[in-house]
Amino acid sequence: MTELFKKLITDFQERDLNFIERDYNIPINSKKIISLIGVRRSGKTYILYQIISKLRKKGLNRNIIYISFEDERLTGLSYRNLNEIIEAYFELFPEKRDEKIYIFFDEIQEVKHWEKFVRRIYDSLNANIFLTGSSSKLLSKEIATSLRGRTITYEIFPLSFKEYLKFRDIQINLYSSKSISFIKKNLENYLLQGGFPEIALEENEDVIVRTLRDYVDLIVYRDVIERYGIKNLSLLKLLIKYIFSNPATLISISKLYNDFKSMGYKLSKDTLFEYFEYLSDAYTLFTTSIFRSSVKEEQRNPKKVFIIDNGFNYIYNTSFSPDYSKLYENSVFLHLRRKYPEIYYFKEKKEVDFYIPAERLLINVSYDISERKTFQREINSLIEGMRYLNLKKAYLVTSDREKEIEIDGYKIYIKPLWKWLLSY
Ligand SMILES: Nc1ncnc2c1ncn2[C@@H]1O[C@H](COP(=O)(O)OP(=O)(O)OP(=O)(O)O)[C@@H](O)[C@H]1O
Repeated sequence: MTELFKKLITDFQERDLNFIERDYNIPINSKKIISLIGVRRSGKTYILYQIISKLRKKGLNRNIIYISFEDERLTGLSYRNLNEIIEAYFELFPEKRDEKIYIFFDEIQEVKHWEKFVRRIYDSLNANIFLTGSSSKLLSKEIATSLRGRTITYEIFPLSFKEYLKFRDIQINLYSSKSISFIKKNLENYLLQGGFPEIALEENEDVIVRTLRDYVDLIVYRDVIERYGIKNLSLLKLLIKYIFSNPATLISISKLYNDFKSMGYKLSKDTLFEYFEYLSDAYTLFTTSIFRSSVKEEQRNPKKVFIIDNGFNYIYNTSFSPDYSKLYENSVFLHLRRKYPEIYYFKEKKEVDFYIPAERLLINVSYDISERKTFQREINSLIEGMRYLNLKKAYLVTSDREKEIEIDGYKIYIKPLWKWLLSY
C-alpha cells in the first residue's frame, strides 16, 4: 500500500489544477480540522483545489498530501491502512518532518472509522487537515463524537447566482443595460437548470439533462441505497419523484403515506419517514418549520420542503410549463440557506414564506404580482407578520418590480429576484 500512496501523493503534487474561483473563504491555516460537506457534484473537490493552489503559490506544494478515497485503487481500504499514507509521505520527504504539512482527504466517509485515524494525526502531527464528504450525518456524527471541538464545518452548495454568472463569463454591471439583460437571460437558465457547476459550464440541453439524471442516480445509489441498505426501491423512487417535482411545498408525511397507499404501494409511515431522512442526510432536500415558540407546535405543523437544486425539478417536471413561483421560492430559500442554518415559514392567519430569527428577516416571494389581488395578499401577509413579530421592515421578492412602500409605518422593499440574489 505504501508504494501506491507514494505514487498518489507524487502524481497529485505534479498535477495542474484548473478551476474557477468560488465565493467560499476557507481558512488555510486554521488550527481546526476543516470539513466540507454537501451534495454530490457541488464542487467540494474543486474547493479543495482552490485551497491547495493558494498553498502552492506560497511554495508549499511539497507539503501537501491529497488523497481521494473514491479512487478505485483504494476500495476496501481500512482505517488501519491510513497510517501508511503518512509513512509514505515521510519516506518521500524525510526533510519535511519538522515542517507543517497539509493533508486533504477527499470523500473520507468511504473509509470506516476514519475519525480515529484523523484524530490521531490531528493530535500527533504538525498538520492542517481538510476533509470532504457528502453525508451530513456520517460526517457530523463522527465529528460530534471523536472530533468534538476540533473541527469547523462548511456546507458546500451548488453555485450561487453570482458564482453562476462568473462561471458563464457574464460581467455584472448594474449600470449597463446590456449587462442587466444578460443577467436576466441567465437567471432564466439558472432557475430552470439549477446551479451545479458542471451544468453552468454546459450549453448542450441534452447533456444537461443526462448529467442531472446521472447526479440523481449517483446520489440515490451511492448515498442512499448503498449506505442504508434500502429494500423498497420503488417507494424511494416515488418519494424522490414527488419531492423533486414539487419544490417549496408543504408536505405532511401522514398525507403522503395515505396518498402512496391509495396508489397501491406497500409501506409503513416509519419507512417513509426514514427515507425522507436519508434524502435529507444526502443533502438533497431541506425543510422549514412553522415559526413557533414551542418545538412541539413546530412539529405538529407540516413542513415545507425545498430541494438542493432547481435542476432536479427540471428533470422531474412533467408539465408543459415550469412552475416559476415554486422555482423562485426554491432559489430564494437556497440563497438564504447558504447564509443561515435556521429558516422558518411564518403563519398566523396568512402565510409568509421565510422568517430568519437570527436577522429578524421576513420575506415573501411572489413571481407575478401584476394582479392587484395577488399583490395585496402578499403585502397583507407581510404586514400581519411584521405586526406579530414586532418588525418595521420586510421584503417582497418578485420578477421585475422594484419599489419601496410604507403602510402604517411598516416598510416593504420590493425587489426583482435577479437583483436580490446579487445584492443580498
Ligand atoms: N470551481 C470549479 N471550477 C470549474 N469547474 C468546477 C468547479 N467546481 C466544480 N466544477 C465541475 O463540477 C464537477 C464536480 O465538482 P467536484 O468533483 O468538485 O464535486 P464534489 O462535490 O467533490 O463531488 P462528489 O461529492 O461527487 O465527489 C467537476 O468535475 C467540475 O467539472
